Amino acid sequence: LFINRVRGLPPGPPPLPLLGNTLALGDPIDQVMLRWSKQYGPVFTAWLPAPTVVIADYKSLQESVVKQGDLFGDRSVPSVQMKMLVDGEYGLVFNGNYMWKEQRRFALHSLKDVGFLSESLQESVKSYSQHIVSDWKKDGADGKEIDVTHNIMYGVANLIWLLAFGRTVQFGDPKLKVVKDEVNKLFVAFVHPCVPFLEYFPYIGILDPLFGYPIRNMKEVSDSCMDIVRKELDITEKALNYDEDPRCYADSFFIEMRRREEKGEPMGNFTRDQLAVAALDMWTAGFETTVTTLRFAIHHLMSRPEIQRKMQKEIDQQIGQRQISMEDQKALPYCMAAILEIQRLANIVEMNFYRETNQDTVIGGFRIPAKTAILPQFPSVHVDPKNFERPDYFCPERHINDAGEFMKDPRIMPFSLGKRQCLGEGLARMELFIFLTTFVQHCSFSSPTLIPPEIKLIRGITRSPELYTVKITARF
Ligand code: HEM
Repeated sequence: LFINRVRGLPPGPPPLPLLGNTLALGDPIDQVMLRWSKQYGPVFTAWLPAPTVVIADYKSLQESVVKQGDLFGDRSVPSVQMKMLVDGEYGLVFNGNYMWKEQRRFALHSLKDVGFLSESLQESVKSYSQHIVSDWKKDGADGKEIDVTHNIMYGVANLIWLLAFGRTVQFGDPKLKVVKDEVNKLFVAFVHPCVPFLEYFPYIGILDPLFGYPIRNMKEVSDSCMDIVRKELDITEKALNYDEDPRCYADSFFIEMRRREEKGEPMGNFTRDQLAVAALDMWTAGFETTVTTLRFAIHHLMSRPEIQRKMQKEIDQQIGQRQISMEDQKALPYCMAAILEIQRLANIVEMNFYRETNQDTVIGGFRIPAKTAILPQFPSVHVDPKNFERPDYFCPERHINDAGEFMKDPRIMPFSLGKRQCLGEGLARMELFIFLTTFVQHCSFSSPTLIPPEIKLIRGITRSPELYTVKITARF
């Protein structure tokens, strides 16, 4: 039956018994997948360890995941892991498919109701950007080398905290540092080589001690993150006035729970467990990704001062010293190009999340049955020399046309594509633009050593730069 199921799937690298191709998934995964796509075609089968159809070029991604969006909108949910970690398929990322639609719609609506992408959210982003640069001007005075992570972290964290829990946390509050460390550990724990096997061979748990307890570690870190989130939700609930407008996503969720209870409607997925995992998803998906992209950005700018100077020149000419806002995007084509290029180069999600077909279909001429795991591997498109000449070269100019205008490139899709495209894309774009332009408007970043240090990467669900320091010079 198994052989019948995989017969007809596209060809791919030969798998080892049980291990499939997982041993070949060394780093960087975006490059490994690109190599396979050159060898076996843009749509190929990789065993990770179960057979997964990988789509690794722009045209095939458009034809499948975008044009047949509904068919590719389901998530291949790691049910065993979800049961073990959070007692079921809850949340926004690994939510089972029927519930996901309702939950995603609810999340988008309720976030909009509480000001997602509104003028007031933009004001908060601006105010955190100012807070960060003024701290840096103090911390980095007298040429002191500093680690930029902490201040960026407080700014980004507060924006999500505000949307999810309806309040902010003081810059420097140790609680956020604890949360960040736990989320980092969770991201790294998830990509331990043993973890994918748990889904197909749940008894691998017995061998946990042999591998240094990766599964126990993952459970402990997940429990600790869930504890933090549940405590925050308790605080939000205590302060909630059901007669007033919701202040945040959690408020909207509690109000909807009460409404259903009072009307005697089925609660469906409107439970505390769902709320806790959804808040954790929002937190993990929205925090680590944005902080990591900004940290990559500063490293790239420190390594290429001429690009930084061009951004500064453009800002000086078009904006001066006033606060930058989203409306300034058109006036800053070079900055827009630099940000797009940073996202392409950073490629922080080097292996995308799995989807699953919900009907039989055809991709790239291959018949793909319903319930096949699909990997829309957009990160490999970003590093393909067929799309970008010298793909590892940081070159904002490739996104500027002869008239000096910024050109969007649809092949750069750091927020993924199709129905499962990132839910927080609007906020992330706002943060990246306002934070980064404000950073270079106020500060110059330079390397503490003559030759800027190479980026060393920590690999997890996202890849992030190891700790590095930078010298900051205030521009005014
Ligand atoms: C630079 C920042 C960010 C990047 C690069 C990023 C990237 C991604 C990617 C690649 C996915 C997977 C899509 C797929 O399955 O194909 C995703 C999903 C998601 N992201 Fe983001 N993201 C960022 C920021 C955010 C923010 C700020 C939030 C929340 C406020 C957020 C919330 C989510 C959620 C909830 C999902 C799951 C969507 C679903 O399955 O329906 N992300 N993101």
